[in-house]
Amino acid sequence: MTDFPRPETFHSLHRHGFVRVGASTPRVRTAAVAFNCEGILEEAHRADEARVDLLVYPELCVSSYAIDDLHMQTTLLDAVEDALAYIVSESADLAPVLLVGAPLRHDGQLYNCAIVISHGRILGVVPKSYLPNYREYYEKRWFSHGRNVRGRTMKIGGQEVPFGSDLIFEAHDLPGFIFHVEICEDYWSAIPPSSDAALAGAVILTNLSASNITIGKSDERHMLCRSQSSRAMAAYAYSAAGPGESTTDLAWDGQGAIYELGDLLAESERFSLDPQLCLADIDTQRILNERMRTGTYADAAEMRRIEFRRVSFDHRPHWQDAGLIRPIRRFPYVPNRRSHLDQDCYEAFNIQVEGLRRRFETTSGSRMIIGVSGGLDSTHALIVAAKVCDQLGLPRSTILGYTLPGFATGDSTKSNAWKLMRALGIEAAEIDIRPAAKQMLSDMNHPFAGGEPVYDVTFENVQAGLRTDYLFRLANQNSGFVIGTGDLSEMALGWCTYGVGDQMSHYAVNTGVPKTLIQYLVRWVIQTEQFDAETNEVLDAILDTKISPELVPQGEEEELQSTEDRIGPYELHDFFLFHTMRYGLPPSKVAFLAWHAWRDAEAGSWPIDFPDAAKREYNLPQIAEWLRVFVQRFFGFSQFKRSAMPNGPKVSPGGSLSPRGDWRAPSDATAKLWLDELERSLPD
Ligand SMILES: Nc1ncnc2c1ncn2[C@@H]1O[C@H](COP(=O)(O)OP(=O)(O)OC[C@H]2O[C@@H]([n+]3cccc(C(=O)O)c3)[C@H](O)[C@@H]2O)[C@@H](O)[C@H]1O
Ligand SMILES: Nc1ncnc2c1ncn2[C@@H]1O[C@H](COP(=O)(O)OP(=O)(O)OP(=O)(O)O)[C@@H](O)[C@H]1O
Ligand SMILES: NC(=O)CC[C@H](N)C(=O)O
Repeated sequence: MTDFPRPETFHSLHRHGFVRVGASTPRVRTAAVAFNCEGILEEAHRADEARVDLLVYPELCVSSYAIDDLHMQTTLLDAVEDALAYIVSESADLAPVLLVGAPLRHDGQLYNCAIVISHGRILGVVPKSYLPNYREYYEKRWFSHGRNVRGRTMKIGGQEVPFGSDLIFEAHDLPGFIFHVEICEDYWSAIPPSSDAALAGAVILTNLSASNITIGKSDERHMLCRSQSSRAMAAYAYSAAGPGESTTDLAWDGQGAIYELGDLLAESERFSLDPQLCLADIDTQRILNERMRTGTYADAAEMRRIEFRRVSFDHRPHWQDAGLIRPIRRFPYVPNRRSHLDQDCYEAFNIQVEGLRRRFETTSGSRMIIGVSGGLDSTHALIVAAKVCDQLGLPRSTILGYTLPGFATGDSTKSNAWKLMRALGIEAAEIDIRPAAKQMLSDMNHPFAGGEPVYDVTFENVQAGLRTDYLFRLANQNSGFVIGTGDLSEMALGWCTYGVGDQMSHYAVNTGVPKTLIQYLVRWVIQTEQFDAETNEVLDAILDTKISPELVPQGEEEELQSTEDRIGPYELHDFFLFHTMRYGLPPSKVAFLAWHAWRDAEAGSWPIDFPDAAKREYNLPQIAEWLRVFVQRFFGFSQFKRSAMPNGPKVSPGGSLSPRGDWRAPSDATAKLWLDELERSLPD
C-alpha cells in the first residue's frame, strides 16, 4: 500500500508506477579510458535531463570491450579504477542510477563487471556469470566467472560494496523500482541469471552487452529480449557496444532495446556515429499485477528458491509531469500490426465462425434465428452466421432473419436490414412488434398507452423484451436457435435488457468482441471482399449509421437517440475496459493512460486505415466524465447481467467477461472504492 495520493502528482509517471529506463550507447574508443569516461558522463547528463531513473550502458564501456590481452595490463586496470571514481564523483548530482561496465580486479582475479552507481555512491558490483569462450570469443583467457560469487563484498574507491551475482537493487522510495543486472552472454545461457532474479522479485532486468554484429544478430537479440521479458514476466533493457569499438576482426552496431512483458517499447538507431539514448517508461505495476494473476510465476519461484541479497537505496524520485514515453494504443483491442493485419482479423472472425459452427452442429437444429436491426452488432453476427453456412455447405436460407420494427425503428436502419438480408440470400421476414408492445403497455397501465410521451426504461425494455420473446418462440417453431448479438462492450457496461431481453440468447456469438473491434472487423470484411459487392455496399452504409438502440422515438426536432450520447464513446469505454479487466489497473491510472493516448489526435498512431474523419480526441475532464460512468456501470450494477450470460467464444487476448472465464465477480458489489480512488487522484 502506498500513500501516493495527492492530486497534484496526478501527471507524474512515478505516481502511476512507471520507471523511466534508458539504454545508452556512448561514444567509445579502443582502450581510451579518459575519452570513454567523458562519453559516459555526457550521456549521464543527457539522461538526467530526460528524467531517466535507470541508465544501462554497454559491457566494459569504460575500457571498451574488444581490447584482448590489454585487459591484463596494470596501467589499463588502474586507469579504469580511477575513471570509475571520477564517474562516481561527477555524477553525484544526477538522478539516474548508472549501470557502467568495467574490468575489475579482486583477490588476484579479474572480473567482467557491472558497477551500479547512484547519487555519488557505488551500490554494488555484479560480475558476469557466463563467459563466452567459443568461436570469436576468448573471455576465459582474461576473466573469472561470477556464477559462484555470492554474499561477498569488494573494496572499490575506498568503499566496501556488495559484490556478487546474487544482487537485486531496490529503491525504497519508488515502489516497483527493483532491478537486476546481467552481462551479455548471461542471457544466451539456457537459464539466464535474470530468470532467477525475476523469480526473486526483480521487475526490471538489465543487460550490459558488447555483442559484435553479424548478419541476423539484431533479430536474435530482439528475440532473446522479447522472450526473456515475456517468460520472466518483467521488463528487459539491453544495450550493446557501438561504433568506436575495435574493428580488428569484428564490427559493432550499438543496439539498444527495451521490452516489457514481450512488448517492444523502444529501440535505438543502430550503426549511428552519434551516441544513442533510447528511452521507455516501464509499467512496474502492470508487471507485478501480471505476476500476481499468473500463478505459474509463484510456482516457478517456489521451485527455484535462489537466494538474492537486496540492496536498498534512496532514489529520491521527482513527482513532476515528465510526460510518458511508451507506445499506448488508442484501440487496445484492434489489430495494429500491418504485417499481421490479415492474420489478426482472420483469426478474430474465424474464432466466432468456429464457435457458432460447433454449437450449431451440436444442437442438431435446422435453423439459425437472428433479429436483424440494421445496426452494427446484428450485422456482424449475421455475416458470421452466413460464413458458418458457407463452411458447412448449407444454403444461406438456413438463417432466418427477422426485422422487428418498434416505435423508434428508423427507415434507413430497417431498409439496411432488408438490403443486407437480401444480399446475403437468407430467409427474411418482418414482424411489427408495436401492436404487441401497445397491448403490453396498456395491460400495465403505462402512460404511453394513454397517449403520453413517456419513454422510460419500461417503455424501452418492453420492446427489447418482446423482440427476444418473438425470437425464442420462432426458434421453437422452426427448430432453430437464437443467435445473440450483444458485444463485449455492452456486457461491460450492462447496456442490454436483462433476461427477457437482448441479454439472453442460445449462443452469444459477439460476446467476446468489443464494439471497436466489430467496427474494424466489418471494415476488414469489406476490404478483403469476404462477401459480394452488393453485401459490401450495405455493410458500408451500416458502418456510417449512428449507434443507437432505437428504443425511444425521435421528436420532430430531435436527433436520433444516440447510445454514445447517453453512455459515452465506445472508443473510451473499450480503452477503460481493457486496462481495468486485463491488468487490474486503478481508475486514476486508467485516466492517466487514456489522457496520454487520446488528448491529441495528431500524436501517436491510429489503427491501420482508420478513417481520418473518425479520429477524435478527449481532454482530461471528458475522460474523467466517461470513466466515472464506466466505473459505476462496470463495478456497480452490471455484473448480475454477466453472471447469467449465455455461452460465447473468447476472442481477444484482452479477455472475456464470461463468469465461467476471465471475469468472475460478485453480482452485488458496489463501485464506491473505485469511484473514490478516481476522485481522490484527479487534479482540480
Ligand atoms: N445486482 C442485481 N441483481 C439482480 N437484479 C438486479 C440487480 N441490479 C439491478 N437488478 C434489476 O434489474 C433490472 C434492471 O435491468 P434491466 O431490466 O436489464 O434494465 P436496465 O439495465 O435498467 O435498462 C436496460 C438499458 O439498456 C439499454 N439497452 C437495452 C437493449 C439494447 C441496448 C443496445 O443498445 O444494445 C440497450 C436500454 O436503453 C436501457 O437503458 C431492475 O429490475 C433491477 O431491479
Ligand atoms: N428493429 C429490429 N429488428 C430486428 N431486431 C432488432 C431490432 N432492434 C433490435 N433488434 C435486436 O436486438 C439486438 C439489440 O438491439 P439494439 O439495436 O438495441 O442494440 P445494438 O447492440 O445496437 O445492436 P445492433 O447494432 O444490431 O442494432 C439487435 O442486435 C437485434 O438482434
Ligand atoms: N560479450 C558477449 O558476451 C558476447 C557473446 C554473445 N553470445 C554474442 O553473440 O554477442
